[in-house]
Amino acid sequence: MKVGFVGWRGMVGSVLMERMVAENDFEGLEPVFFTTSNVGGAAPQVADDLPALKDAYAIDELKQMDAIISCQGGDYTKAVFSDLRNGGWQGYWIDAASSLRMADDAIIVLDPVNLNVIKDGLTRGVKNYIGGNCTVSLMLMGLGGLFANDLVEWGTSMTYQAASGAGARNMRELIEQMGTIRDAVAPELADPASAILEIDRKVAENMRSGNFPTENFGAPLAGSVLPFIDSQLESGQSREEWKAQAETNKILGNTGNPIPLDGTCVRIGAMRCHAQALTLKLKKDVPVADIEQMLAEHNEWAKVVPSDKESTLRDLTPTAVTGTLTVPVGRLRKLSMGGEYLNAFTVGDQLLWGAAEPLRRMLKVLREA
Ligand SMILES: NC(=O)C1=CN([C@@H]2O[C@H](COP(=O)(O)OP(=O)(O)OC[C@H]3O[C@@H](n4cnc5c(N)ncnc54)[C@H](OP(=O)(O)O)[C@@H]3O)[C@@H](O)[C@H]2O)C=CC1
Ligand SMILES: N[C@@H](CC(=O)OP(=O)(O)O)C(=O)O
Repeated sequence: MKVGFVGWRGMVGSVLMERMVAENDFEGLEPVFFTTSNVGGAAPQVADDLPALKDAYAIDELKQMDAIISCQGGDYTKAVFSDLRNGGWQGYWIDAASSLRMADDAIIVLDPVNLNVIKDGLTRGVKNYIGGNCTVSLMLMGLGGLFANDLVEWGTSMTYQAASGAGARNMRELIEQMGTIRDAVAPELADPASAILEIDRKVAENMRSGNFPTENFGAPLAGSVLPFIDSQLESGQSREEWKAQAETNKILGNTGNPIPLDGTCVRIGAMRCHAQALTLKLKKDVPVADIEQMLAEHNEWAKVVPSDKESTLRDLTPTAVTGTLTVPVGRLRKLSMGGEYLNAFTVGDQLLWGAAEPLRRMLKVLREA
């Protein structure tokens, strides 16, 4: 299978490369690497005798591929996809960008959750397989067992989304902001006798000052939170909040009878792990022990964390999860509203299951089909 890779150098693309090498996915593959900035340059050393980088905008070159995986971004997808299809290309398009997600002839891929939907698509001749929004994918990886058992009547989430979701430059800016805060009160911190309210005042003054680094986020994130992610919609939701119901139900094949899902998406000062607190209204009062079993059995990456403080602070945090495929779920308890109201908290690596891993696995599903 001749597979074209575009966007392999970016943050999501780099994670995809790491994972494909780790899983030996390049064996038996004929990879061709494309670039938007370095035509003729050297391809990444993931296999032997690779051709030089090809022009990512050369439709005739792209048309030679049996499949193309793009982590280049929505602007690139919009620039080449239509020309590629209109030029008669019948290959498989696998994409991290949101551009094609809700298209009728596209399937959002998360195979541990919707392999049935994916295989049905392959049978029907669907050629477009798109990675989902990271927060949606991570929620379904953690809580998929409840949806698989048709237990969710509706749900609301409060998300705690890492800087990586906004891109590499934003991750750098977060660290810059942290450093700027620290530097602004270094003398006071060095003096144990200094007044904490003076430190607090200076920190706030620094964060509000015109020279605090906010070029990418547009506002201070370190020491704060940003309760708005992506664009504003007529409904009053952010686009990120709209994705929860739209994409979850498309992934599950529920678009005809959607499960209501809504909430508030918040950017926080974590690097690359998204967390989210959920309130789920269940269709019946299921014992927590049974819920824990359903979640643990649904997929090998969901890990139930006991609800005690020690386990939670050790295993249910971005620091514990970052760089791993584990999707812990914890704080599982019934709320005071009643036995059908479930509290849950889950964390996942936004660049792995939130972006690159579903794409990598979709290529594997394709090769095995
Ligand atoms: N960020 C995230 O967590 C998630 C992102 N996505 C989607 O995935 C797509 C890619 O996102 P992301 O990986 O963040 O994009 P990046 O900006 O990290 O990379 C995209 C492209 O930018 C070019 N580029 C320019 N300068 C650099 C540089 N210094 N280092 C690396 N690449 C550079 C590269 O193209 P070239 O090699 O051709 O020059 C690269 O492929 C987007 O559509 C995004 O919406 C989806 C889910 C999560
Ligand atoms: N929007 C997510 C990242 C992501 O998944 O983006 P998209 O849905 O456009 O692929 C964030 O900012 O954390």
